[in-house]
Amino acid sequence: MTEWWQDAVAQADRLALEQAQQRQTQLTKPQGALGRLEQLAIRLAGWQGNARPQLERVWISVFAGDHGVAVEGVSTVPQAVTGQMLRNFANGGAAINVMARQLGATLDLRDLGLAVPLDPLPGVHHLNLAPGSANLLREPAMTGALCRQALLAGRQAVLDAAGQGAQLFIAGEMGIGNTTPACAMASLLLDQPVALLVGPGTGLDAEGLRHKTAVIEQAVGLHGPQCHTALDVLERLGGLEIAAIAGAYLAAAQQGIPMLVDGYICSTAALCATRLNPACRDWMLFGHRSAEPGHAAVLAALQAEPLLDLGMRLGEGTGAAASVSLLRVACALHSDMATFAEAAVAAEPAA
Ligand SMILES: O=C(O)c1ccc[n+]([C@@H]2O[C@H](COP(=O)([O-])O)[C@@H](O)[C@H]2O)c1
Ligand SMILES: Cc1cc2nc[nH]c2cc1C
Repeated sequence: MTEWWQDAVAQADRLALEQAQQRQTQLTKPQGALGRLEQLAIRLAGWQGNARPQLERVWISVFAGDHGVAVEGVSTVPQAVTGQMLRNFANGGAAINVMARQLGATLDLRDLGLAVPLDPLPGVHHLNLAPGSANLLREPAMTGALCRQALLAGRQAVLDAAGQGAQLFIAGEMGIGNTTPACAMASLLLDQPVALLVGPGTGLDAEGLRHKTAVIEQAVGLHGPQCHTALDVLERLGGLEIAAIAGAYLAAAQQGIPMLVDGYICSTAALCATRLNPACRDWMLFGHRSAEPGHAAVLAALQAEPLLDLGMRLGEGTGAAASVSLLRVACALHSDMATFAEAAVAAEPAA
């Protein structure tokens, strides 16, 4: 059976890519002097089919979900904070709200399922697929059917973004405990020991980290033998918002919308998405390297060089949002700088 996420992804526009490459050679600077900003503009040109790309319409979907494994004491923060932060997002008070406002970005909020459902919040899509994922230390985090619903919920967010003409898709997440499933998934997908990929998340101390490591090792031992595909890993060791983000990344590539990936949890969803359909990698940029230590290994496996390394570890899409201004400056330089001919500057190096 073929699955929707195996359908072909969009193709970058070769002509626009070549024209943008050509234009870069004509701008009044030594070749390559703007470093990675040059390549970013060229890639955006190919993605947009426009040799002079611009980035006005940025779309941020924050996916929230609870995690049954939170009862094992793997986070510093009570599970109720997932819903409390969702309310904060709806009220405009969280870090991602501030960043979205500053960027002029659309902020879209999707509640995949909380342990205790909230009364409806204004502007939030309450999908309530389940009362959070199940405790992955005891049983699979999701059934196959629930995982597919969550993947589709992510796809729907991208279809909504596409309908609004989004030029860049950012996924953010909110889910107390979600560095635990992210670490478990990364361990199986990368075939690397939990101890190399685990981290303090919201801020565990050394003792807390030892306990979290033992929980994840036990969960990987329980489910690992049943995991034959990336979909198995997602179902058994993922979570609702992680599956939605993987689905969103797959759909964004199919829709031809470039995406800017956030931190540890989002990058693990991106890794899973690339295992489900490797071609989706062609539409990904990586906003930052999170302070969560395992992020580096996930990025390395994706051959991803993130744009920023600011020691951030918040989630919500904030690390990706922080790097949007770099994409915008790349576009502005590429489109607005004078060429050698326009400025009457000698292009060739002196003999
Ligand atoms: O994005 C990251 O790299 C990141 C790193 C550490 C923590 N977080 C956020 O913190 C929460 C998960 O941390 P924890 O300790 O509860 O597993 C979740 O809501 C994430 O958005 C996010
Ligand atoms: C306050 C708070 C905000 C967050 N945003 C993403 N994860 C979070 C975790 C906490 C604890």
